[in-house]
Amino acid sequence: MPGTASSVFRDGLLDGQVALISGAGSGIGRATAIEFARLGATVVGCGRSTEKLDETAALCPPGRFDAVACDVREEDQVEALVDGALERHERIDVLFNNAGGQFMAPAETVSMKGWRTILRLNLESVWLMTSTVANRAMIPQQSGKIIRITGSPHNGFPLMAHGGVARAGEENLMRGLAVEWARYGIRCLSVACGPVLTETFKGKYPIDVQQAMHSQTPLGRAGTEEEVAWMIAFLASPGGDWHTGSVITMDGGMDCYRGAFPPKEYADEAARTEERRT
Ligand SMILES: CCC/C=C/C(=O)SCCNC(=O)CCNC(=O)[C@H](O)C(C)(C)COP(=O)([O-])OP(=O)([O-])OC[C@H]1O[C@@H](n2cnc3c(N)ncnc32)[C@H](O)[C@@H]1OP(=O)([O-])[O-]
Ligand SMILES: NC(=O)C1=CN([C@@H]2O[C@H](COP(=O)(O)OP(=O)(O)OC[C@H]3O[C@@H](n4cnc5c(N)ncnc54)[C@H](OP(=O)(O)O)[C@@H]3O)[C@@H](O)[C@H]2O)C=CC1
Repeated sequence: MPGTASSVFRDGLLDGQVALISGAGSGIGRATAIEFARLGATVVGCGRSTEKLDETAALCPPGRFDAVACDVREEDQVEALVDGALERHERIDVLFNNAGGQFMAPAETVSMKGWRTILRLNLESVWLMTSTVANRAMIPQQSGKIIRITGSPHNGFPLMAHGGVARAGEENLMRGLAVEWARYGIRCLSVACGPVLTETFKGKYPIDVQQAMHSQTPLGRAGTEEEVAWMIAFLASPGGDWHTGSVITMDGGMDCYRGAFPPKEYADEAARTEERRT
């Protein structure tokens, strides 16, 4: 992400906004923090490692990134994070629940501990962050946007069943809260991503699994961190004001694809049609 200005949006688009971004020390969270800071927002970025957060701060315009070490699974740490953000910045306009993840393993080998680890890191932490920010900041100020990153495709997550269950629950949570909290002016939605080429993604999954994912994507490639960051920035801007309850899927078309039909050679330049019978 070279340069100091957004390559998509106008300067000052998010002037005056305060955004809380979890997992801001790497990957999608870091790219989003940088984009928000460039657009004029003040970003409170959390994660467990202060070193990673400090690196993000160094990539943002000076004074725009407030790094706070916080484990999003721990109630006391999340409460301190939100209270501290309010003390220093007075409001929270956007919560981007980005922290999360899962491990890849055959379902029959996943223990109860492994299952609970993923549900806690994703679904439970999202509820903890969301309810704390809503009760302490967004409901009192009668406005706010809460965005959760989830996953695509939506037709089951083989080898990551626990992750798929968590993401389905998170999308449903955002839908329900979108209805309940509309009366407070709070928007809630999910951005469901297909493979995004972050360092973790590239290091975590075997190369043949990555290649299979890319080849099952109609656009033929994974997404980039910047593409996700632009979507989150758009949703935070006035352009996103009528979005609530939705699941915005960004995955190069993967969610629509059910395998090799028609066979590739039928869909290339020499496309064939059915012979007319009359
Ligand atoms: C298309 C979409 C694709 C999505 C891509 C992305 O999301 S990319 C971005 C992804 N980004 C990320 O994922 C970033 C965040 N990810 C993480 O922090 C870790 O990867 C985490 C999700 C495992 C949680 O870590 P943690 O420190 O909280 O947990 P821990 O290590 O202490 O394990 C606890 C228990 O879980 C179990 N268990 C764990 N691993 C395996 C396994 N391989 N096999 C089997 N089981 C496993 C095991 O029971 C273990 O207990 P044990 O047996 O040790 O007593
Ligand atoms: N890359 C991809 O293909 C896709 C990613 N996603 C989701 O997007 C999000 C970001 O992924 P990506 O950027 O690739 O991965 P990263 O591993 O780079 O990002 C995860 C971030 O979350 C932080 N984190 C993890 N656990 C905790 C915790 N308990 N408390 C606070 N922070 C935590 C990590 O920092 P630290 O370790 O310092 O705490 C890290 O910065 C994840 O939720 C992921 O599942 C969804 C679809 C596709």
